Amino acid sequence: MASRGELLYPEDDRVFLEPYLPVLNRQSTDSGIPFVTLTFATSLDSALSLAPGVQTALSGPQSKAMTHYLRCRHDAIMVGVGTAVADNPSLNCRIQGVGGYGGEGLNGQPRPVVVDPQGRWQLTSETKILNLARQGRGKAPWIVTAKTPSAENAKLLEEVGGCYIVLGSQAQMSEGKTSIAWLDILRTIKETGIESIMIEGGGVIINSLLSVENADLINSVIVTIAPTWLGQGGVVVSPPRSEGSSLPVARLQRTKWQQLGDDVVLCGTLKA
Ligand SMILES: NC(=O)C1=CN([C@@H]2O[C@H](COP(=O)(O)OP(=O)(O)OC[C@H]3O[C@@H](n4cnc5c(N)ncnc54)[C@H](OP(=O)(O)O)[C@@H]3O)[C@@H](O)[C@H]2O)C=CC1
Ligand SMILES: Nc1nc(O)c(N)c(N[C@@H]2O[C@H](COP(=O)(O)O)[C@@H](O)[C@H]2O)n1
Repeated sequence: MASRGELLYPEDDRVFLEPYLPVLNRQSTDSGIPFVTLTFATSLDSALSLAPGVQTALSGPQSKAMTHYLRCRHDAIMVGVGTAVADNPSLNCRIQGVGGYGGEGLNGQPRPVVVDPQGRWQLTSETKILNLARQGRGKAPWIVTAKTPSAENAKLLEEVGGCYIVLGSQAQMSEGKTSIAWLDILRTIKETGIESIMIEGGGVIINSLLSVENADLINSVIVTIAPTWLGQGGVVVSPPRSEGSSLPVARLQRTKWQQLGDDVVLCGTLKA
């Protein structure tokens, strides 16, 4: 029986996911980037949330536990700054037995990584990730940016053992905005010793990663589909098509579907 705040994920359901997960205890690979799992929850109209900046609960209890199990099977968990600002997320793992939830130290906790090219995320004493790190219930976050961080943010982050990863020289300017190529982000993450990463969102990040230019970087996709329509105006998963192309952008291979409560979980692979 799990105590308050701890989640359980049954052994049989873990077996179902195994072919789509990074190999347990594998030695470092020389692929240059970590194993990448793209995972998120959508409505039947492919929406992640009701509107930009609005956190929307889509996963039921079983699929939420599945997401938390995925978190303990990856070295790191990543979101874009839009999600960090909108959701003030925890980005830790609350499966019974991991560090902070009945387990030793921070065993099984993923490293939270937020990609914030322009340095938009203002950290405060209310920032959940920082508080969880202070309480020993999650690892301290890393923030990937192209800008010099404010002294205030840097102090708050360093106090809990987190850090900024500044990729200034790899940043590009386009349409007045600074962006960082995914390959550079993932290579840098791998150099820190991270062998696997799950990327949760939000919309801008997922659509960018599923585009023709970047889809090769993704190993597995695990999508929770909730039986609801959020309606127009939501943050939608719909990657851009290459100009002039009438071909689908991407298609999953080796697909498997599983019902979890009222939701369905779709697993597939993208890399050959
Ligand atoms: N249902 C689910 O599973 C999930 C739902 N969500 C929901 O999604 C919504 C947030 O999504 P969204 O607003 O799209 O924000 P995102 O979380 O996708 O963040 C987008 C921002 O990240 C920055 N960014 C970082 N790296 C890159 C890159 N390589 N290329 C482009 N941009 C990059 C940009 O910031 P800048 O503009 O400053 O350059 C961009 O605007 C929220 O409502 C949240 O609740 C989020 C995760 C999962
Ligand atoms: N799997 C899943 N289902 C939903 O319904 C969601 N809204 C999300 N959102 C993602 O989870 C983060 C919030 O969870 P924690 O506070 O970290 O436990 C949120 O930021 C999204 O990344 N995911």
